[in-house]
Amino acid sequence: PVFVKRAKTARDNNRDLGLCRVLLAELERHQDAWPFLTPVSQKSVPGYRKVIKKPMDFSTIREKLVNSQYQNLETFIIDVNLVYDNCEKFNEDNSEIGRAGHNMRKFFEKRWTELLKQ
Ligand SMILES: Cc1ncccc1N[C@@H](C)c1ccc2c(c1)OCCCO2
Repeated sequence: PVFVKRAKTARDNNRDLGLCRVLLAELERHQDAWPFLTPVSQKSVPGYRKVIKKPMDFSTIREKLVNSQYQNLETFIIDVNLVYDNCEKFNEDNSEIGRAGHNMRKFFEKRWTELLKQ
């Protein structure tokens, strides 16, 4: 039978937040995470802020998670994907940071689909 959409419960949101914590911890300790651990500083990368309108990095995502700024898994995934989209915009695919971005995106896609299938 077609499953009637049920209202999202607080339990659903708590489950989502647990998934965000697990996923972010795995991203932070991935060996290719190094370009994404802290905000890109204008000093170390001149022109970055001119090109990238919505900077995002794993420490900022951590901060938002700790301050309950993610209502659900979706808003969390949007920020994680922003890290990778910014990376693709600014870096050549065939560069250290560009490759790290592609590797991290692939890893993230794999992990959250595995965790959601459970
Ligand atoms: C994600 C990203 N995209 C574009 C540029 C940089 C970054 N990441 C920052 C953290 C970074 C990574 C490597 C760096 C760097 C800064 O300092 C300048 C000297 C070379 O080493």
